[in-house]
Amino acid sequence: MAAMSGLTVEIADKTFPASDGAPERALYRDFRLEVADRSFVALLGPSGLGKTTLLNIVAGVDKDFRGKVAFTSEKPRIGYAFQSPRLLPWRTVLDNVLLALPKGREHVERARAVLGEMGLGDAERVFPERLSLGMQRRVALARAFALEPDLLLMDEPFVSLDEQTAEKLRDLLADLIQRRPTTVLFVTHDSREAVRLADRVVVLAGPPVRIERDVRVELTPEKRREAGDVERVRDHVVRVAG
Ligand SMILES: Nc1ncnc2c1ncn2[C@@H]1O[C@H](COP(=O)(O)OP(=O)(O)OP(=O)(O)O)[C@@H](O)[C@H]1O
Repeated sequence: MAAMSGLTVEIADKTFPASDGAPERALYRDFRLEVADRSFVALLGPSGLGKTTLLNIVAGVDKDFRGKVAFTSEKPRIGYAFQSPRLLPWRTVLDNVLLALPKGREHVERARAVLGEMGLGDAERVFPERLSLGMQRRVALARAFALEPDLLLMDEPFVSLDEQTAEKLRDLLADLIQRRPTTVLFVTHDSREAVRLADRVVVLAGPPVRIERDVRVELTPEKRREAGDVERVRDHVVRVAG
């Protein structure tokens, strides 16, 4: 059976000290979030609130806080798709995906297969600078997915793309997750995107960050493609958020 990958994050205190003339920032105080195994949770909140910081804490990248992160499985594999694609310019597309994986023939095959699913089969040997931002984001998504993560952290992965490309990538993500269920923690500013993808939208406010509302999205994959249905739930998320 696949590893369980739910989690609970408790942050008693996360404060960035004053530096370079910027004042101290107390981002989190007595914050708690539980994420069920194989749920898709969107974190919605204004810019600068501390959403990236939360993902960094969950990923173990930021250990400078008081509190704890507990996973329901031992050592879950965590995939992290950052806000910018963060590809190494001197490595090909395939090598950028392989960076996340252990060495071995089967991993090369897996990386190729995921690139194929992303429509990037022909771009394997290309260097990132030759790719559009949309394609670079697909490579970053492929890198996170090739790892077959138990938990996928995504930080506004579709921001600053044109709407058509963003919509294609949302479809692709929904598709991949349907085929290989994964727990997802997805940061966004975009309430429509949150409803379109997530089965739970957690609306954050603050500082310090608190959960303003916690909204379940019970839409079928088909209804998520219908603007009217998405808009109805979104009205609720935005109303309760406002
Ligand atoms: N290393 C750091 N040192 C000091 N302050 C920081 C550091 N990292 C982030 N901050 C500050 O903490 C606050 C929260 O940052 P964070 O990136 O987590 O917010 P966010 O909600 O993800 O915002 P955005 O949506 O704009 O990315 C911001 O005011 C930011 O300037």
